[in-house]
Amino acid sequence: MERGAARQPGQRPPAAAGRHRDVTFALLGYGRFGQAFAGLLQQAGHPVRVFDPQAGVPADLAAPSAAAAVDGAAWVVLAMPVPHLREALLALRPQLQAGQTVLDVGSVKMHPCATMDELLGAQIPHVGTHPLFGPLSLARDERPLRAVVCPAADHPQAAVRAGGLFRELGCEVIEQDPASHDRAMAMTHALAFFIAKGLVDLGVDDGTPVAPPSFQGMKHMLAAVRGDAGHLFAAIQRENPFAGEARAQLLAQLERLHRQLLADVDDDRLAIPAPSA
Ligand SMILES: O=C(O)C(=O)C[C@]1(C(=O)O)C=C[C@@H](O)C=C1
Repeated sequence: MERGAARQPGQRPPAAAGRHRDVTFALLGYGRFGQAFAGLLQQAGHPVRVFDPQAGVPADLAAPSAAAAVDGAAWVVLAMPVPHLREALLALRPQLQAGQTVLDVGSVKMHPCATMDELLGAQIPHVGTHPLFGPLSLARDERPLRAVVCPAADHPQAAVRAGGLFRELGCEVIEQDPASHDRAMAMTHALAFFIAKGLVDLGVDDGTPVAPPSFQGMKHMLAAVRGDAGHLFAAIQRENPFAGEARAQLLAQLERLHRQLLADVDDDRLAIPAPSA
Protein backbone atom coordinates (compact mmCIF):
# COMPACT_ATOMS: atom_id res chain seq x y z
CA MET A 1 0.00 0.00 0.00
CA GLU A 2 1.31 3.37 -0.96
CA ARG A 3 0.35 6.39 1.07
CA GLY A 4 0.89 9.78 -0.51
CA ALA A 5 2.20 12.92 1.12
CA ALA A 6 -1.19 14.16 2.27
CA ARG A 7 -2.03 17.80 2.69
CA GLN A 8 -3.03 18.88 6.13
CA PRO A 9 -6.77 18.56 6.79
CA GLY A 10 -8.51 21.63 5.45
CA GLN A 11 -5.58 22.60 3.27
CA ARG A 12 -6.62 23.31 -0.27
CA PRO A 13 -4.91 22.17 -3.45
CA PRO A 14 -2.80 24.90 -5.04
CA ALA A 15 -4.96 27.67 -6.44
CA ALA A 16 -5.28 28.11 -10.16
CA ALA A 17 -2.19 29.96 -11.25
CA GLY A 18 -1.95 28.97 -14.88
CA ARG A 19 0.93 26.62 -13.99
CA HIS A 20 -0.61 23.73 -15.91
CA ARG A 21 -1.81 25.55 -18.96
CA ASP A 22 -0.34 22.86 -21.22
CA VAL A 23 -1.81 19.89 -19.29
CA THR A 24 -5.29 19.59 -20.70
CA PHE A 25 -7.90 17.14 -19.43
CA ALA A 26 -10.56 15.58 -21.63
CA LEU A 27 -13.45 14.69 -19.35
CA LEU A 28 -15.91 12.26 -20.92
CA GLY A 29 -19.04 12.33 -18.79
CA TYR A 30 -20.53 15.24 -16.88
CA GLY A 31 -22.69 13.55 -14.28
CA ARG A 32 -22.45 14.17 -10.53
CA PHE A 33 -18.84 13.06 -10.29
CA GLY A 34 -17.76 14.54 -13.63
CA GLN A 35 -18.98 17.96 -12.55
CA ALA A 36 -17.26 17.72 -9.18
CA PHE A 37 -14.01 16.52 -10.77
CA ALA A 38 -14.06 19.27 -13.41
CA GLY A 39 -14.30 21.78 -10.56
CA LEU A 40 -11.32 20.25 -8.72
CA LEU A 41 -9.21 20.17 -11.88
CA GLN A 42 -10.03 23.77 -12.73
CA GLN A 43 -9.28 24.84 -9.16
CA ALA A 44 -5.83 23.29 -9.62
CA GLY A 45 -5.34 25.30 -12.83
CA HIS A 46 -5.95 22.60 -15.41
CA PRO A 47 -7.78 23.36 -18.64
CA VAL A 48 -10.73 20.96 -18.95
CA ARG A 49 -12.69 20.01 -22.07
CA VAL A 50 -15.89 18.09 -21.48
CA PHE A 51 -18.03 15.95 -23.70
CA ASP A 52 -21.27 14.37 -22.55
CA PRO A 53 -23.94 13.44 -25.09
CA GLN A 54 -26.72 13.77 -22.48
CA ALA A 55 -25.83 16.25 -19.74
CA GLY A 56 -25.86 19.99 -20.26
CA VAL A 57 -22.22 21.11 -20.20
CA PRO A 58 -21.33 24.79 -19.57
CA ALA A 59 -20.37 26.44 -22.88
CA ASP A 60 -16.86 27.36 -21.70
CA LEU A 61 -16.06 23.67 -21.05
CA ALA A 62 -18.07 21.93 -23.77
CA ALA A 63 -16.36 20.14 -26.65
CA PRO A 64 -18.54 19.34 -29.68
CA SER A 65 -17.57 15.66 -29.72
CA ALA A 66 -15.55 13.11 -27.77
CA ALA A 67 -12.88 13.26 -30.48
CA ALA A 68 -12.62 17.05 -30.14
CA ALA A 69 -12.36 16.77 -26.35
CA VAL A 70 -9.59 14.18 -26.57
CA ASP A 71 -7.57 15.82 -29.35
CA GLY A 72 -4.25 16.95 -27.85
CA ALA A 73 -5.32 16.29 -24.24
CA ALA A 74 -2.63 14.86 -21.94
CA TRP A 75 -5.25 13.08 -19.79
CA VAL A 76 -8.44 11.36 -20.87
CA VAL A 77 -10.84 10.81 -17.96
CA LEU A 78 -13.59 8.21 -18.44
CA ALA A 79 -16.35 9.56 -16.17
CA MET A 80 -19.38 7.98 -17.84
CA PRO A 81 -21.52 5.40 -15.95
CA VAL A 82 -19.53 2.16 -15.65
CA PRO A 83 -21.82 0.10 -17.96
CA HIS A 84 -21.16 2.61 -20.79
CA LEU A 85 -17.39 2.50 -20.51
CA ARG A 86 -16.74 -0.31 -22.98
CA GLU A 87 -18.82 1.17 -25.77
CA ALA A 88 -17.36 4.64 -25.21
CA LEU A 89 -13.82 3.31 -25.24
CA LEU A 90 -14.41 1.31 -28.43
CA ALA A 91 -15.61 4.49 -30.17
CA LEU A 92 -12.74 6.52 -28.76
CA ARG A 93 -9.92 4.06 -29.40
CA PRO A 94 -8.95 5.33 -32.88
CA GLN A 95 -8.47 8.88 -31.53
CA LEU A 96 -6.17 7.90 -28.66
CA GLN A 97 -2.40 8.41 -28.83
CA ALA A 98 0.47 6.73 -26.96
CA GLY A 99 1.38 10.08 -25.39
CA GLN A 100 -1.94 10.32 -23.57
CA THR A 101 -2.94 8.77 -20.24
CA VAL A 102 -6.42 7.30 -19.93
CA LEU A 103 -7.97 6.85 -16.48
CA ASP A 104 -11.39 5.76 -15.35
CA VAL A 105 -13.00 6.97 -12.12
CA GLY A 106 -15.58 4.23 -11.56
CA SER A 107 -16.66 2.92 -8.16
CA VAL A 108 -15.70 -0.64 -9.12
CA LYS A 109 -12.42 -1.64 -10.65
CA MET A 110 -12.28 -5.23 -11.97
CA HIS A 111 -14.46 -4.75 -15.06
CA PRO A 112 -13.22 -1.24 -16.01
CA CYS A 113 -9.55 -2.22 -15.58
CA ALA A 114 -10.01 -5.42 -17.61
CA THR A 115 -11.81 -3.45 -20.34
CA MET A 116 -9.04 -0.86 -20.51
CA ASP A 117 -6.39 -3.61 -20.64
CA GLU A 118 -8.29 -5.32 -23.44
CA LEU A 119 -9.05 -2.28 -25.59
CA LEU A 120 -6.00 -0.09 -24.91
CA GLY A 121 -3.40 -2.83 -24.45
CA ALA A 122 0.29 -2.00 -24.32
CA GLN A 123 -0.12 0.93 -26.74
CA ILE A 124 -2.15 3.45 -24.76
CA PRO A 125 -1.11 4.21 -21.17
CA HIS A 126 -4.02 3.67 -18.80
CA VAL A 127 -4.80 3.29 -15.12
CA GLY A 128 -7.86 2.49 -13.02
CA THR A 129 -8.76 4.91 -10.27
CA HIS A 130 -11.52 5.26 -7.70
CA PRO A 131 -11.72 8.70 -6.13
CA LEU A 132 -13.29 8.06 -2.70
CA PHE A 133 -15.18 11.34 -2.76
CA GLY A 134 -17.95 13.05 -4.65
CA PRO A 135 -20.01 16.23 -4.65
CA LEU A 136 -21.48 15.62 -1.18
CA SER A 137 -18.20 14.92 0.60
CA LEU A 138 -16.56 17.84 -1.24
CA ALA A 139 -19.43 20.11 -0.14
CA ARG A 140 -18.86 18.90 3.46
CA ASP A 141 -15.21 19.90 2.94
CA GLU A 142 -13.99 16.48 4.10
CA ARG A 143 -10.20 16.36 4.12
CA PRO A 144 -7.95 14.66 3.33
CA LEU A 145 -9.58 13.33 0.18
CA ARG A 146 -8.59 9.79 -0.77
CA ALA A 147 -8.21 8.03 -4.09
CA VAL A 148 -7.49 4.40 -4.96
CA VAL A 149 -5.15 3.80 -7.90
CA CYS A 150 -5.07 0.38 -9.65
CA PRO A 151 -1.97 0.16 -11.88
CA ALA A 152 -2.17 -1.66 -15.21
CA ALA A 153 0.59 -4.28 -15.59
CA ASP A 154 1.82 -2.75 -18.86
CA HIS A 155 1.75 0.85 -17.61
CA PRO A 156 3.29 1.35 -14.18
CA GLN A 157 4.26 4.90 -15.09
CA ALA A 158 0.64 5.82 -15.80
CA ALA A 159 -0.15 4.80 -12.20
CA VAL A 160 2.74 6.94 -10.94
CA ARG A 161 1.39 9.91 -12.92
CA ALA A 162 -2.17 9.31 -11.66
CA GLY A 163 -0.90 9.14 -8.07
CA GLY A 164 0.87 12.46 -8.62
CA LEU A 165 -2.28 14.00 -10.05
CA PHE A 166 -4.47 12.93 -7.13
CA ARG A 167 -1.88 14.13 -4.61
CA GLU A 168 -1.80 17.46 -6.39
CA LEU A 169 -5.61 17.59 -5.96
CA GLY A 170 -5.16 17.09 -2.20
CA CYS A 171 -5.67 13.31 -1.97
CA GLU A 172 -4.06 10.53 -0.07
CA VAL A 173 -3.36 7.81 -2.62
CA ILE A 174 -3.91 4.12 -1.90
CA GLU A 175 -2.55 1.61 -4.41
CA GLN A 176 -4.53 -1.62 -4.77
CA ASP A 177 -5.16 -4.35 -7.31
CA PRO A 178 -8.68 -4.33 -8.81
CA ALA A 179 -9.87 -7.54 -7.08
CA SER A 180 -8.74 -6.37 -3.60
CA HIS A 181 -10.45 -3.06 -4.26
CA ASP A 182 -13.73 -4.66 -5.30
CA ARG A 183 -13.64 -7.07 -2.33
CA ALA A 184 -13.18 -4.15 0.06
CA MET A 185 -15.90 -2.11 -1.67
CA ALA A 186 -18.35 -5.04 -1.53
CA MET A 187 -18.08 -5.04 2.28
CA THR A 188 -18.23 -1.24 2.65
CA HIS A 189 -19.59 0.79 -0.25
CA ALA A 190 -22.02 -1.82 -1.58
CA LEU A 191 -23.38 -2.69 1.89
CA ALA A 192 -23.69 0.99 2.89
CA PHE A 193 -25.72 1.76 -0.25
CA PHE A 194 -27.77 -1.43 0.19
CA ILE A 195 -28.72 -0.55 3.77
CA ALA A 196 -29.29 3.11 2.93
CA LYS A 197 -31.54 2.32 -0.02
CA GLY A 198 -33.48 -0.11 2.15
CA LEU A 199 -34.01 2.61 4.76
CA VAL A 200 -35.00 5.21 2.15
CA ASP A 201 -37.44 2.78 0.50
CA LEU A 202 -38.84 2.01 3.95
CA GLY A 203 -39.60 5.70 4.37
CA VAL A 204 -37.22 6.31 7.29
CA ASP A 205 -37.30 10.01 8.13
CA ASP A 206 -33.72 11.06 8.78
CA GLY A 207 -34.86 14.68 9.22
CA THR A 208 -36.82 13.98 12.40
CA PRO A 209 -35.55 16.08 15.33
CA VAL A 210 -35.56 13.05 17.61
CA ALA A 211 -33.09 11.00 15.56
CA PRO A 212 -30.49 9.99 18.18
CA PRO A 213 -26.74 10.54 17.81
CA SER A 214 -26.20 6.89 16.86
CA PHE A 215 -28.38 7.51 13.79
CA GLN A 216 -26.61 10.72 12.74
CA GLY A 217 -23.73 8.77 11.18
CA MET A 218 -26.15 7.10 8.78
CA LYS A 219 -27.37 10.40 7.39
CA HIS A 220 -24.46 10.63 4.95
CA MET A 221 -25.38 7.19 3.61
CA LEU A 222 -28.98 8.22 3.08
CA ALA A 223 -27.94 11.50 1.44
CA ALA A 224 -25.60 9.63 -0.95
CA VAL A 225 -28.39 7.29 -2.04
CA ARG A 226 -30.91 10.12 -2.39
CA GLY A 227 -28.48 12.17 -4.52
CA ASP A 228 -27.88 9.30 -6.95
CA ALA A 229 -29.87 8.98 -10.17
CA GLY A 230 -29.67 5.19 -9.79
CA HIS A 231 -26.55 4.59 -11.93
CA LEU A 232 -24.23 4.60 -8.95
CA PHE A 233 -26.36 2.23 -6.89
CA ALA A 234 -26.68 -0.20 -9.81
CA ALA A 235 -22.96 -0.04 -10.65
CA ILE A 236 -21.82 -0.51 -7.05
CA GLN A 237 -24.03 -3.60 -6.72
CA ARG A 238 -24.09 -5.17 -10.18
CA GLU A 239 -20.63 -4.40 -11.53
CA ASN A 240 -18.85 -5.61 -8.42
CA PRO A 241 -18.52 -9.42 -8.58
CA PHE A 242 -18.35 -9.67 -4.76
CA ALA A 243 -21.31 -7.44 -3.89
CA GLY A 244 -24.03 -10.10 -4.24
CA GLU A 245 -22.29 -12.40 -1.75
CA ALA A 246 -21.74 -9.50 0.67
CA ARG A 247 -25.45 -8.61 0.55
CA ALA A 248 -26.41 -12.26 1.09
CA GLN A 249 -24.10 -12.50 4.12
CA LEU A 250 -25.56 -9.31 5.58
CA LEU A 251 -29.12 -10.53 5.09
CA ALA A 252 -28.23 -13.86 6.74
CA GLN A 253 -26.76 -12.05 9.74
CA LEU A 254 -29.79 -9.78 10.04
CA GLU A 255 -32.11 -12.75 9.79
CA ARG A 256 -30.11 -14.56 12.51
CA LEU A 257 -30.29 -11.51 14.77
CA HIS A 258 -34.00 -11.10 14.13
CA ARG A 259 -34.58 -14.73 15.11
CA GLN A 260 -32.48 -14.38 18.26
CA LEU A 261 -34.55 -11.38 19.29
CA LEU A 262 -37.81 -13.18 18.60
CA ALA A 263 -36.56 -16.22 20.50
CA ASP A 264 -35.87 -14.06 23.53
CA VAL A 265 -32.24 -15.10 23.86
CA ASP A 266 -30.24 -13.92 26.79
CA ASP A 267 -29.29 -10.23 26.43
CA ASP A 268 -25.64 -11.21 27.06
CA ARG A 269 -25.63 -13.22 23.86
CA LEU A 270 -26.52 -10.06 21.92
CA ALA A 271 -23.46 -8.20 23.19
CA ILE A 272 -20.71 -7.48 20.69
CA PRO A 273 -17.42 -8.79 22.12
CA ALA A 274 -14.85 -6.09 22.85
CA PRO A 275 -11.94 -6.13 20.38
CA SER A 276 -9.01 -8.14 21.72
CA ALA A 277 -6.04 -5.99 22.68
O1 LIG B 1 -19.44 12.56 -1.74
C1 LIG B 1 -20.31 12.07 -2.43
O2 LIG B 1 -21.11 12.74 -3.08
C2 LIG B 1 -20.38 10.60 -2.55
O3 LIG B 1 -21.44 10.04 -2.64
C3 LIG B 1 -19.08 9.92 -2.59
C4 LIG B 1 -19.06 8.46 -2.85
C5 LIG B 1 -19.69 7.68 -1.66
O4 LIG B 1 -19.25 7.93 -0.55
O5 LIG B 1 -20.56 6.85 -1.88
C6 LIG B 1 -19.76 8.13 -4.12
C7 LIG B 1 -19.22 7.33 -5.05
C8 LIG B 1 -17.79 7.07 -5.11
O6 LIG B 1 -17.53 5.86 -5.67
C9 LIG B 1 -17.13 7.25 -3.82
C10 LIG B 1 -17.66 8.06 -2.91
